[in-house]
Amino acid sequence: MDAHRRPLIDRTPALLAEGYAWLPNRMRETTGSVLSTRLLGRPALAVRGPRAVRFFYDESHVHRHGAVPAPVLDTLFGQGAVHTLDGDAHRARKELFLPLLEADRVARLTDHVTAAWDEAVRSWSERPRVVLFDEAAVVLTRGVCDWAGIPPGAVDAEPLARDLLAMVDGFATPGPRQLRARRARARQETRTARLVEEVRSGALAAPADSMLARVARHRDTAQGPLDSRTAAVELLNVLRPTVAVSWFVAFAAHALHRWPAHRERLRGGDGAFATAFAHEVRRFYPFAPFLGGRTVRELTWHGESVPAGGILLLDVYGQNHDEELWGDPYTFRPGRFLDRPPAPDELIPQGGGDPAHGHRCPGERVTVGLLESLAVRLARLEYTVPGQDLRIPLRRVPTRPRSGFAVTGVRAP
Ligand code: HEM
Repeated sequence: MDAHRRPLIDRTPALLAEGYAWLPNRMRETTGSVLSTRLLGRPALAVRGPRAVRFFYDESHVHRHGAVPAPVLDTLFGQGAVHTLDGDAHRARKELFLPLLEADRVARLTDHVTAAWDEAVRSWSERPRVVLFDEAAVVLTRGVCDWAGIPPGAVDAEPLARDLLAMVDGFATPGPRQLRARRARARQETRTARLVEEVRSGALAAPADSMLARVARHRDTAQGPLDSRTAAVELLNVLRPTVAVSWFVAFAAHALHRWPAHRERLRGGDGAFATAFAHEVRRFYPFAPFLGGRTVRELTWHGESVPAGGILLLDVYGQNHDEELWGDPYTFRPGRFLDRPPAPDELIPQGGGDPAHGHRCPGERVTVGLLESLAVRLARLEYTVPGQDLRIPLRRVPTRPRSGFAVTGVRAP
C-alpha cells in the first residue's frame, strides 16, 4: 500500500475546522475519487462515486460495530442502535424499520405531518415573526408522534422537538452543543423507555401496528424482547430523524427565496416537480458530510489501500457535488431530476445500497414524501423575509441558514 503517501499526522482537527469542505478539498488535491488519510488515530481511505458506494456497502469489506465514535452514539444514534450492528444482528433489527418503506405508511405519516402543519400555520399568522426551522420541528414532532402511536397526553411536543433537534445539532462538535445533545438524549431515552414499559405492562394502549407497539414487542432473535432502553433508542431513531427534516424545510425555504421561480411551479401542485425539488434540496444542501465503517480486511481502491482495522469513508457531500456525476453541481436545478430520476447509488444524502438489507436510511421515502408536501405548502404560504443572516456556514456540521429562516407577516392560503 501507499503508506508513505498517507499523512502521518491525524486529520481529525482539520475535519473539525473545515467541516463539509474537508474531504472534497483534499479529494480535489488527488485524482479526485480516492484519498488516503488518517482519522481518529487510524489509517483511513475515502472514496466516492456509484461504484465506490457498492464497495463501501459490501459487508465483507466494512463493519459498523465499533466504527461509530462514542460521542456520536451518546448524542445522535444511541448506544446499541441499528446503525452499529452487522450481519444477522443488523438484519433482525432492521425488520423493525421495514414498514417505513411501505407507500401507505409513508402517506399516513405525511398526512399526520401536513395536518399538524396546516393547524400550526393558522397560529403563525397571529405572530409577528416565525422561525421556520424551529416551527417545522414542532410540526414534525406532533405529526410523527401521532403516527407512531404515542398518545397526545404522553408527550409535550415543544420540549421534545427541542431535544430531538439538539441530538442532531450537537453530534459533531465538542463543547456546549455536544453537552446539550447528551443531556437531551439521556432525558428522552428515559422518557421513551418508560413509555415502552407502560405499553408492555398494559398501562398504555398503542395501536397494534404502530411504531410504539412494534418496538415494545420486537425481538432481534429467539431471545426476549429488547431491553426498554434499546427499544427507546430505536423509537427515537424514528422520531429524531423525522424531526431532522426541519433542516431540509429550512433549506427549501432558502431555495425558494434565492430562486423564486420554483415557487410558481410548486404552487401549481406539479407532483413530478415537487419530487424533483425534494431531491435537489437533498443533493444541493449539506447535511451528512460522510459515512464511515471499520475495514474488515485490507482494501484497495483505485490503487490506494487501507489495512484491516482502518476506516473506509464514503464522501457523501463530495459525491452529491461531483462534477462528473452532476455536470453543474453548484447550480440549484431541480429540473435535472425531471430529465432523469436519480440512480440509487448516485444520489446519496441518506446513504447508498439497499435500505431493506444494508444500512441505507429506511426513512428516505418518508423524507422525500414530507419534503414534497411541505415544499408545496411553503410555496403557497404568503410571507415576508425580513433582513437576517441567511449564510450557511460549511464549517458547521450540521449546518443550516444561520437565522433558521425567519419570516414575518405570514398569511395562510
Ligand atoms: C433529515 C432527513 C434524513 C437524513 C439526512 C438521513 C440520513 C441518514 C443517513 C446518512 C444514514 C446512514 C446510512 C448508512 O449508515 O449507510 C441514515 C440511517 C438511518 N436513518 Fe435516516 N435520514 C433522514 C431521515 C430519516 C427518517 C425520516 C427516518 C425514519 C423515519 C430515518 C431512519 C434511519 C434509520 C433507522 C437509519 C439506520 C439504518 C441502518 O443502520 O440500517 N432517517 N439516515
